[in-house]
Amino acid sequence: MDTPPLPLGTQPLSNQVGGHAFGRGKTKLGMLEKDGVVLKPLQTPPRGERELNFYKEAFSCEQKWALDLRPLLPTFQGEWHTDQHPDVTYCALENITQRFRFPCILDAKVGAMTSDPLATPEKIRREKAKCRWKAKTGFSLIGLKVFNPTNSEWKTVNSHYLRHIDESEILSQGLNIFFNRNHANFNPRIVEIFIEKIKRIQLWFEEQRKFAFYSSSILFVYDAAILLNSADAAADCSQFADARMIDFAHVFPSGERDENYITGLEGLVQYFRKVIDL
Ligand SMILES: O=P(O)(O)O[C@@H]1[C@@H](OP(=O)(O)O)[C@H](OP(=O)(O)O)[C@H](O)[C@H](OP(=O)(O)O)[C@H]1OP(=O)(O)O
Ligand SMILES: Nc1ncnc2c1ncn2[C@@H]1O[C@H](COP(=O)(O)OP(=O)(O)O)[C@@H](O)[C@H]1O
Repeated sequence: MDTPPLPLGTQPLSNQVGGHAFGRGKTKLGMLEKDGVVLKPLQTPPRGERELNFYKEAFSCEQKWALDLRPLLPTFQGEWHTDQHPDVTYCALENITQRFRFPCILDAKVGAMTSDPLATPEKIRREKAKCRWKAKTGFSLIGLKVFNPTNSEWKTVNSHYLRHIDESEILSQGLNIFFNRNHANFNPRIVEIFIEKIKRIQLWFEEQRKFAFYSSSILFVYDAAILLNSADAAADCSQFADARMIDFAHVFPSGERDENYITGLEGLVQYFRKVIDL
């Protein structure tokens, strides 16, 4: 399939670290941005509709589960369409990286089980083969982008590299790079803020019995500006970090505690603590 034209006023999402990218993959459709808003094209049925309906319900329902969930997600800004490919629907989402000067981004997929209950045996096999250690840790690393304050260079690490690292390299090849752990101004408070965010997500999961989440991620973002300036480092660090749940193409109705997701959250907290305790 040829790459479709870029809709007027849009560009491929500049700070994308994982997932379907514009111009690549089977459909060539991928994440776009327009005026600071992320545009996520609906994936092939039924995944795309599933994600759109999840956002619609989460942002319209007035029950407690939805009111509590909303702050943990990017704000859903409705559907978006373009005349240039009228058959494609996009979810318009708040861009979590937008407000940061040097956004360092980590996409961590939560849960050892990343295939949903409708997955074919072949898809289950492919998902299991993607990352050997996720069965132990409960999470996998999909992609990261980090600003090095020493040489002002950006580094990106993609999912194909991260899925081949060994469990013993999760810190050295993944988390320590993301957090600039070896930089003189490394700021443990950023890691602590992320642990607090994970705990808030966990609280929601401890209460809800409505959904089971497969192959969903948490997007962690902090501003490397905090490593450049000691005045910033002394300031309220919470302004320099954010984390939200993303990717709901495989959210299914449930009725039970989501052990798969909760175990993944616990694994993430354990590994984030290791970054501080080194
Ligand atoms: O390998 P596949 O064929 O299962 O492709 C994956 C996609 O499945 P699909 O073919 O669209 O059903 C898959 O999409 P879903 O999460 O299954 O909707 C992901 O995009 C996956 O990337 P990653 O593991 O999250 O980095 C995709 O993996 P890569 O393309 O990164 O290998
Ligand atoms: N709301 C958002 N704000 C900023 N970046 C985002 C947002 N949602 C997704 N991204 C970026 O796009 C990537 C892919 O998003 P995702 O929803 O996981 O797509 P896919 O379903 O194709 O895997 C993420 O790794 C992240 O870099």
